[in-house]
Amino acid sequence: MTARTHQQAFDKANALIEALPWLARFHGQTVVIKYGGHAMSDPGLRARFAENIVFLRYAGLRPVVVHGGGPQISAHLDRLGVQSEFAGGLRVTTPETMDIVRMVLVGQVNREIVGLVNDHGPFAVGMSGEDAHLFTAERRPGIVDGVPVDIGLVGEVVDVQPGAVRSLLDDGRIPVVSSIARSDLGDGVYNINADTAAAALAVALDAAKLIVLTDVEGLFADYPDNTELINRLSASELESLLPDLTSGMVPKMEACLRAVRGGVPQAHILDGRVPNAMLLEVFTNDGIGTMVVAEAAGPEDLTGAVGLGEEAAAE
Ligand SMILES: Nc1ncnc2c1ncn2[C@@H]1O[C@H](COP(=O)(O)OP(=O)(O)O)[C@@H](O)[C@H]1O
Ligand SMILES: CC(=O)N[C@@H](CCC(=O)OP(=O)(O)O)C(=O)O
Repeated sequence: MTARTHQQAFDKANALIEALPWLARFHGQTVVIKYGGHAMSDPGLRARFAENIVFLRYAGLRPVVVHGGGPQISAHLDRLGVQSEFAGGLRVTTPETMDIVRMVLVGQVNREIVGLVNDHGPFAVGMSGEDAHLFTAERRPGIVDGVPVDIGLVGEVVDVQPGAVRSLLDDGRIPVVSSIARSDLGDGVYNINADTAAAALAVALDAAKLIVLTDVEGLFADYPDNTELINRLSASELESLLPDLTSGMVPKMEACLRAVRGGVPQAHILDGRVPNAMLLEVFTNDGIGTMVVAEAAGPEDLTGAVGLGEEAAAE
């Protein structure tokens, strides 16, 4: 072995040891991962995403994927000559648009993610949020300049029945969920923003983490003038920032707030363009991206916690 390869092997062993307390902490815990359409753009990164998910499963976590596909829906509408329109980060959804949303999310994006994960074994099972009454939603307006406007068949999740997802997890599977809900009136389906759907599911499953993968490093302060990353903020700090946020960050940060206020200990915004972003977040001491926690506290460090037992390490 040359001195260089010896050093590389040493670094790899150290990286594995650094993961040990985090493996102990998250073993058996459910983690909900929101996979955004913008994070799916590159085929190599999509394959890496699937590897990361399967790694989490082999490491003893219970990963659940909730996926978006906004750019993929817009591209399809574009090909049909339909212009996409958004209000406060939410797609204005006519009945015709709803058919396309459902077709692209359930029939195309979901299938592709399931296929990529299943290249590694019989793990992923795809489902739409309308299946087994997983998500029920009521119509919600869009907010433009503080004023509510009608945006069509867009829903807010009002009920989650996570039994089917739990059964899949108990069976060692990886559920992959599209953000569609049945209507509370029982007369059709609604388009749910995937960040919103992921947060609702994370709360219902008592998840240990919500991870939102997107195409920026995390939440920037004073975007777009300033792109300084906010590493960590409390739910109350986030609440006061929310009125100043714009476009896609609005549903994303609302989702983090909803998850943390609903009892999920940590919600993260990560850059899905970074290879192995999820592994870096879950298994390293420094983590990456923006983390939202219930209330501000010192940085979490479990170094030396192994040997105290899982409960003590999780304190
Ligand atoms: N404060 C902010 N910090 C970071 N990104 C922001 C901020 N405000 C708006 N954005 C925009 O939000 C985008 C992410 O939202 P979105 O396009 O809906 O992603 P996704 O498809 O992953 O859900 C970023 O690419 C960025 O352009
Ligand atoms: C109501 C609403 O806006 N629904 C989204 C659903 C997909 C989604 O959220 O995709 P991303 O996560 O890739 O943005 C839409 O129609 O685009």
